[in-house]
Amino acid sequence: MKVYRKLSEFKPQAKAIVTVGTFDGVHIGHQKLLSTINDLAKAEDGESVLLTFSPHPRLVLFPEDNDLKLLSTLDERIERLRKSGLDHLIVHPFTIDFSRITAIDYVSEILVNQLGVHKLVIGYDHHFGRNREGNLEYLKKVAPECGFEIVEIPAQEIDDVNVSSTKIRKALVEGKVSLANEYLGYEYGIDGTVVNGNKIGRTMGFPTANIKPLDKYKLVPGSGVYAVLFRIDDVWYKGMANIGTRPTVTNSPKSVIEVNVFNFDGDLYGKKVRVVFVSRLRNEVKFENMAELAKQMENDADNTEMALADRSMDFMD
Ligand SMILES: Cc1cc2nc3c(=O)[nH]c(=O)nc-3n(C[C@H](O)[C@H](O)[C@H](O)COP(=O)(O)O)c2cc1C
Ligand SMILES: Nc1ncnc2c1ncn2[C@@H]1O[C@H](COP(=O)(O)OP(=O)(O)O)[C@@H](O)[C@H]1O
Repeated sequence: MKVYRKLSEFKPQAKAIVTVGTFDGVHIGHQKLLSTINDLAKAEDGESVLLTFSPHPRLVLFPEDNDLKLLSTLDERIERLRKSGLDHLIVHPFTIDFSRITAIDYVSEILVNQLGVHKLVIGYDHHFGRNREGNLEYLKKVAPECGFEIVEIPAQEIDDVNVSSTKIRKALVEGKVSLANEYLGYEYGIDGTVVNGNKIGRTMGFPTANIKPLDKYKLVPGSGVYAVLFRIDDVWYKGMANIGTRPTVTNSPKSVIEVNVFNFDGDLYGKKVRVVFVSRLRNEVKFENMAELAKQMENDADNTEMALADRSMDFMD
């Protein structure tokens, strides 16, 4: 897959089978669309092209909306798209000026001149251009005179998959990581750095690496205890994580991500790691004392072993 950081870097060679979108998470709905353009490209001896944007349009259009958290960083999005077999990925900078392009300019300048579109594959709910004025009906009207064809993904097909980035964000916020993983078609993970905690963990027999996500826009699942996989220096381990405020030990409202890594002993401070959330075990609870918490963490360890018993980590990247 060739990656271009702006539209002008892309020079169409073969018939371009194009789709456009933000593709946050590259979930199973996105994956289906990607296989459609890849199949069409093969059948027509053309090349599949995805035009996507960074930063996420909502972060540019509604900067005061600090709540928006994303399923994928740009690097994660690129890696997921690479795995889909796409030929060309254009990550165009999304700016206010870009958002003001009129529908007609979008079609003639971007789709026709810059992308050399042969077929445009989109769903019924696709909007583009200033104030989202361009839509499927408009494209269908202008495509013949502009020399390209629209391939519409039928509403039924979209509804059958019934997945959206919004739906996955909601599942993760509610702690439903198994459901989110089903919708994503892979297991949700976060890259982060190991930072200092309160140094209580080791005294309980459960040292916990405190993880600070590398990307401030990355969505952190809702509070709770999770069975996880954990990557340190390219080696994968099993482990158990807590996300939350740790009400047993502090009154601070600050939520943290902590992982007790199984069969590992060593210094992790400052390391870049990845936590992958496989399933949720329970809610975070305020215990009477540390001994009660430690007892529960013994159970959590057993439950995690069970949850991950059949897990091979061979396929992990
Ligand atoms: C698997 C797991 C489950 C946890 N469950 C809870 C919990 O239910 N309630 C709570 O207050 N803290 C919970 N914690 C957080 C511990 O209180 C925390 O790891 C401990 O205080 C050590 O913190 P430190 O690493 O900052 O020293 C959990 C931690 C882990 C790893
Ligand atoms: N199996 C393990 N799982 C997690 N952290 C471990 C493990 N073994 C050693 N460590 C180290 O111990 C640190 C966590 O110890 P802890 O007492 O909980 O301190 P902190 O409050 O700084 O997280 C980790 O950041 C890591 O450097």
